[in-house]
Amino acid sequence: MTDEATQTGAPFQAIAVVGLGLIGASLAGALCEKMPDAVVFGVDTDDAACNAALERGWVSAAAGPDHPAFREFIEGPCDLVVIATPVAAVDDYLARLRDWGYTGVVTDTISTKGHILAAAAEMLPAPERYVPGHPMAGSEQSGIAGARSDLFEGANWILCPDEATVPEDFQHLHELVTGLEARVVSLHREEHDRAVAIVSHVPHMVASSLMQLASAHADDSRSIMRLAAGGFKDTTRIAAGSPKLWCGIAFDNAEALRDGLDEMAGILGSFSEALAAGDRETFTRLLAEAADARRALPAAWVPSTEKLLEVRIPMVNRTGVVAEVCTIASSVGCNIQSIDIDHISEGNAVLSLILTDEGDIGQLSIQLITAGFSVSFSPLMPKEYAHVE
Ligand SMILES: NC(=O)C1=CN([C@@H]2O[C@H](COP(=O)(O)OP(=O)(O)OC[C@H]3O[C@@H](n4cnc5c(N)ncnc54)[C@H](O)[C@@H]3O)[C@@H](O)[C@H]2O)C=CC1
Ligand SMILES: O=C(O)C(=O)Cc1ccc(O)cc1
Repeated sequence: MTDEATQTGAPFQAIAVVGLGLIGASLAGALCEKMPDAVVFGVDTDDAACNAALERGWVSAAAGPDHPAFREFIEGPCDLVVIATPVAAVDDYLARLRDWGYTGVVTDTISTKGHILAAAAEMLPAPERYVPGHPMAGSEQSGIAGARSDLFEGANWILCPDEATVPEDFQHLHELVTGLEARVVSLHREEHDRAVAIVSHVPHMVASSLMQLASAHADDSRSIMRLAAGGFKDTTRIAAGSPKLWCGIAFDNAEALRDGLDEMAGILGSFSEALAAGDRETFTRLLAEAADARRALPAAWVPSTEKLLEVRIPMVNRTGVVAEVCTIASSVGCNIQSIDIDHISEGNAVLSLILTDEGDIGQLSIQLITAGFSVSFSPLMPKEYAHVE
């Protein structure tokens, strides 16, 4: 971040959003609404997407990747690049950033990290400034036509810092995401693809399978589809997503997806076997376990402003502190509302986190202490927090 950025309070001043589809255009729209000081340059191979983003006023400029203005922006003011294209387009942009000597912060919105992690490490001139990202929000729609500036409000947004991540880069990305009214979930980058295979990629294939099943039983008049009640619609909405995009996601996460699908087939088989064996007890248990788990899904996130907790952690000569602490906090369900780094002297700083009242603070404390941190917690009144901000 530049000094100028600090002065205006915006975490980044000049942001290139590459890919102006559902996610990239929604991001541009959200930035335009919530961080109007930031200059956003949109890039898309589709002129219509560029024009639509310009017409909506969501970008200051938009162009194809070969337009000289894109290179000028990257070589000039750009301090953040967000890659929001399908995974197949990533290498081209990493190569451009390499060739143009870009050393600013890079993140992405791509659903899988299989390919981009290795490619970014190999190609980016400042690979430690790449922090993988993934908003867990979207829809079955594609392209800028489905984009909404409020898409990320209340959504979880995964960030995957590691021990090389520059603490201030993570802090600024955290500010960016929370500024869009999303919440940051920090995850080890190596765990990302397995985790999202279970909660996103397998469910997509299951929804598609349900539509395959119903379609196989539909006659020419498709009368069976008219019988579909809310449950069928609830469980199949995502099957309407772009086949091309989802094929790219599936093949970039093939191993975890195959494991998940095999496990899923086993679970379906358990229902079938219990039926064949007349085993109502097992059948009911399977249903009951699923019902309990479904009812325990967290409701929509409502930010807490009443019970805030400040955690202060000295960062003496330790790199990767921010990544480690934030990943531990997310793993025990804690929500970090904001991050501050107080520089005390050369190589000596204190990390200050403001937590909402979610998650297991006891576990957080135990895990941080076990990891060798010296931690102090203090409750913060909303008024104090307003002052801190
Ligand atoms: N659809 C969803 O709900 C979510 C998608 N994602 C991920 O975000 C990324 C974008 O997804 P969507 O916006 O849904 O896709 P989309 O299909 O709506 O948009 C992709 C955009 O990228 C553009 N594009 C394609 N190749 C390009 C290239 N070489 N250079 C520049 N632009 C190019 C297309 O013209 C289009 O405007 C994907 O990697 C996807 O996995 C992440 C979270 C949710
Ligand atoms: O539409 C929905 O409900 C989604 O779950 C969207 C989605 C699609 C792909 C992702 O990588 C993350 C989220």
